[in-house]
Amino acid sequence: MTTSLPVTTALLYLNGVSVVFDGFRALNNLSLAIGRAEMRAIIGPNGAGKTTMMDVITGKTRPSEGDAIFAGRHDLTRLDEASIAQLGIGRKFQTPTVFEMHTVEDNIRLSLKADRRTLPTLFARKTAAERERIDALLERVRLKDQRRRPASELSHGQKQWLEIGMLLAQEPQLLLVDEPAAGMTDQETADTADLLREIAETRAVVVVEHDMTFVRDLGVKVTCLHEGSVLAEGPLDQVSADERVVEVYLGR
Ligand SMILES: Nc1ncnc2c1ncn2[C@@H]1O[C@H](COP(=O)(O)OP(=O)(O)OP(=O)(O)O)[C@@H](O)[C@H]1O
Repeated sequence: MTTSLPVTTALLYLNGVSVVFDGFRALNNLSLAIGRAEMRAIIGPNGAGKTTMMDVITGKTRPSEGDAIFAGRHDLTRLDEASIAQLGIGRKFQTPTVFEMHTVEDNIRLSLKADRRTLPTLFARKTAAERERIDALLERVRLKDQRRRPASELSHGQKQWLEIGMLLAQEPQLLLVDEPAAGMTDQETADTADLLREIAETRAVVVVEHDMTFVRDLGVKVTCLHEGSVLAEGPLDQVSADERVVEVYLGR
């Protein structure tokens, strides 16, 4: 935390962020603001800087210039990955990473944020509360009927939802999701859009996605990146009608 951070009411504010790899600008003066219960879809051609942007937000990559301000007071560019996760930023990579040999329910249980305020003497009550939270999370990610199955038996789409449930168990304020619809059936894709919309009622979600049908299902503001900067931003219809977006991305 410094005294010189720009003032912002956004949950996440990237301000003039640049990332340079061997002289190549993967991000070039990128600025972007995400609200507290906003879902944003990030689109753009290969190499536009989408992954690098996520890497900056999660502390995996340090920008050479710019600020990444979380909740108005934390400069993410000064924190390591563990501290950023602790602040409440969760990231879901494209490939699901669940504990295959454990049951669905145990995967969620293992991910629950420990409530340090609970005294050990309240153990029984804590267990009941824990059970309720697991039930709610399983319900949310549409896996209640699968709870006793080993995760290895789930479909690809169900594994993605399980991992989303595991991230939600950590109660993130901001969830970053990388191409969740890749490899999903049409039904799973539509269900995933519903799921993310529900999640974004209470927290911010940033989704990187190439599948335009899925982006349309999300029905949220879209940011198109190109050469490390924002090329266009707004409703999908407006962004997809933008000649520059058609030229570099949609028309290909
Ligand atoms: N560690 C690195 N070293 C050098 N160049 C890198 C590194 N990471 C990314 N780049 C380059 O930075 C640019 C942006 O890459 P990035 O992965 O952020 O794009 P992207 O929009 O996520 O693309 P895709 O849609 O293909 O995932 C690319 O040209 C990439 O080759």
